[in-house]
Amino acid sequence: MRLGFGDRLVDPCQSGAMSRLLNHEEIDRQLGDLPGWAVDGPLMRATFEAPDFPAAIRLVDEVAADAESMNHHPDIDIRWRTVGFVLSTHDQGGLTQLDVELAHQISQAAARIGAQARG
Ligand SMILES: C[C@H](O)[C@H](O)[C@H]1CNC2=NC(N)=NC(=O)C2=N1
Repeated sequence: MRLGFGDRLVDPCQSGAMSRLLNHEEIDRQLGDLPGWAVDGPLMRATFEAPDFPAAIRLVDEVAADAESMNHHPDIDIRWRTVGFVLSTHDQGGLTQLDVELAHQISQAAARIGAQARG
């Protein structure tokens, strides 16, 4: 599995590029492309409102597939049609490019399902 990373394709299994800690400037710069996401210390958080509960579960199911293919997994909180995601690279104790890429995957899945980012 290969991930686009700028103009290079890297395989996170072979390159440490995706799993090194990002500095504040790198995070802030990329957050501009991720409306609804916020940094909270070593975490990135976003909450989405789905049209209904089945759509919320579809969102979780799509994210689960993306997370499994990346081998990078979010913390997920489901309350009726509100789904909260918290991202961090546990192995590094902070934010890496894997968290940024997963955030993009989550936001794209939410858009497909009609779930709006809150806040
Ligand atoms: C052994 C396995 O590859 C690791 O535990 C993976 C699994 N999923 C993960 N998910 C997240 N969010 N952080 C990790 O460090 C991580 N590590």
